[in-house]
Amino acid sequence: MRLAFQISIPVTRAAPCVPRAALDRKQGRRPRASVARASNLTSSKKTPAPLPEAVDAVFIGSGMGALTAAADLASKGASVAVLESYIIPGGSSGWFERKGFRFDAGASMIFGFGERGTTNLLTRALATVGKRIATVPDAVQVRYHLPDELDIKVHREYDEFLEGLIKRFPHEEKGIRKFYGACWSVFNSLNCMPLRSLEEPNYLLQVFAAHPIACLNLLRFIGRNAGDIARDHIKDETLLKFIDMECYSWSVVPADLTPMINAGMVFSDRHYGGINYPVGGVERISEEIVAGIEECDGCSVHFRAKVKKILFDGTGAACGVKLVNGRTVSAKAVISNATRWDTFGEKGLVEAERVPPSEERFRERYVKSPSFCSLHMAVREKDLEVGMSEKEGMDCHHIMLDDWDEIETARDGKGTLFISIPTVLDKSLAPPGMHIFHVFTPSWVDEWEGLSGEKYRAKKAAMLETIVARLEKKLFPGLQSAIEFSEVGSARTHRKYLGRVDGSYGPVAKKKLRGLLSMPFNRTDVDGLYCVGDSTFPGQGLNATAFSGFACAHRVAADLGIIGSLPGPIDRFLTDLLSRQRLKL
Ligand SMILES: NC(=O)c1ccc[n+]([C@@H]2O[C@H](COP(=O)([O-])OP(=O)(O)OC[C@H]3O[C@@H](n4cnc5c(N)ncnc54)[C@H](O)[C@@H]3O)[C@@H](O)[C@H]2O)c1
Ligand SMILES: CC(C)=CCC/C(C)=C/C=C/C(C)=C/C=C/C(C)=C/C=C/C=C(C)/C=C/C=C(C)/C=C/C=C(\C)CCC=C(C)C
Repeated sequence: MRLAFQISIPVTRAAPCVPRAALDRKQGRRPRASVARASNLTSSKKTPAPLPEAVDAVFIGSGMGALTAAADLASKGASVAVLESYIIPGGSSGWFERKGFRFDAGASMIFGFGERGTTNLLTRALATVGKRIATVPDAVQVRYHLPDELDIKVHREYDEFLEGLIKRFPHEEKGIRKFYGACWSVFNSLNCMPLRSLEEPNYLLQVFAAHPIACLNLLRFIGRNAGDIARDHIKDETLLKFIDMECYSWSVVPADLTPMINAGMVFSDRHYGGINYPVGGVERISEEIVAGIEECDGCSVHFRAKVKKILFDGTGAACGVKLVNGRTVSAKAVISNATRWDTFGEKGLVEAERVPPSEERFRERYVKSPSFCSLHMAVREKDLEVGMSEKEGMDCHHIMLDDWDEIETARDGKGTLFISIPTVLDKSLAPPGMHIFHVFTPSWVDEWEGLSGEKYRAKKAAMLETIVARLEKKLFPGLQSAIEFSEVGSARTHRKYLGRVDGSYGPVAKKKLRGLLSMPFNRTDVDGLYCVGDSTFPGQGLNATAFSGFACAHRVAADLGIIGSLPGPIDRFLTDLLSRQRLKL
């Protein structure tokens, strides 16, 4: 079938794909080995598939958004080609290895791996292509070390978490229960319905008919932010600052700017599906999805395949892509997993004269969040003066802040520190007796621009010194002398290796918006061109981008006639009506 795609244009669709591994299992054969584990950073595929000339859907990038959408489309029988500029898949959920230590490049606190309900979007993304990976449950999502001696553990058990918080703020017991109760109300409404494209009217009608109360409840919250709901119930200013930090720790904006739908997902799923670390590292998720996609006929994933521009036909519709090496792939749907700025911005994938006015509205509402400065450290356990096992009370994830005023603004390693020590949960990531520390703090690309090589290295060394001193003083006595080796990644490093504009973590609201209402869905105003990933509804996060992937695949499948939808003109009328209403918001 793969051969057929090289010679037959226009593309004919394959029968709905049963991934070969699943078929092998069904027929009692041993499944083919999935993507070989890369022991160093070489492309994870042994014999790269030839670049197809034409497919149903071509993806620019292989972040979690693109991989989920590609897997879902592949499982529906579409032919897909995923083009990734880097040498491994996963984007922000990628990794690198040094001297036998395996470091997460970005994502490390993983939501969406539950077994129940419909919000377990990473479990589902893998399952679309017949895959599943082992995970280790984390007993504590995060331990906060905050000003005002606020030391709070977010236990996997909801009641245990509430008990700790109420003990610290007994006068706010009612408010605490109401705020987190509202989060559960959002989550329960989402978790009972199939999660698909909100810009596909047929699905919307069906979901409203099947779950009217849940949909009305979501409509109640979709235009609101977590800070508004918190202030409805809570008066204590320190507790409100804690809730700001609860939001900031994943949305990088305070509660006032954090959509309530997203807060509902995060603050409930951590106690429902829980936080679970993939055995062998976060990259296992993308490795397995890639393996699953490639087991589907007519589907392939390509590395070192940087897209230079999007191609258009005579009607102005997107019809393919051109790579930096000059090769082209034509497609009925072009799907960009690059950020909105990398897709539509200056020097973006779409030439300036084709950028639709709606993109201007996006830029009026959203700005690039800062990037991070990341410290990756290999640490000797014996030299630390603190127990490092779960039994000794060590947690995998910590957040540390010394001064409330520095939550968002502090530079040079003085602000919020995010700490992830995955070897607390999975010892296979480092040699015996050793730990991996990934510590990161918000950082802006402008701080790192225009420096000579020497000054750049000196700035990295200064960051390391400041952050290690803070950690040693407050959390990990002995850390300085326990470091075997370290590597610092700046905002420039993130820009280079993650292919993200300014190394940004993602779009954040420029000013207070009405919740998620103005976040764009997957269609763009250019025919045939879609976006997926954190520049689309509902924003940042691996499981959030997995949602955008499922939604995108659903809309594309309806547009390509792979799944049923309302008759064309009605579908178009209703979708346009919805997007026009949203644009006014
Ligand atoms: N849970 C956590 O701890 C955590 C931490 C960090 C990031 N994240 C989140 O992970 C999410 C990432 O998902 P995403 O789907 O939006 O994308 P992504 O940024 O992870 O992936 C995009 C991919 O597209 C590739 N790419 C960009 N331009 C290209 C081009 N021109 N040609 C070919 N390839 C190109 C990049 O190399 C990258 O691999 C973000 O929301 C981020 O906030 C989570
Ligand atoms: C039509 C209309 C508009 C409407 C109607 C109604 C309805 C039906 C609605 C519906 C809706 C929906 C479906 C929605 C959905 C949503 C979702 C899914 C969401 C999700 C979300 C998620 C999220 C946000 C997540 C996130 C996460 C993150 C970001 C994470 C991060 C983390 C980090 C950074 C960590 C760090 C720390 C340390 C290391 C310590």
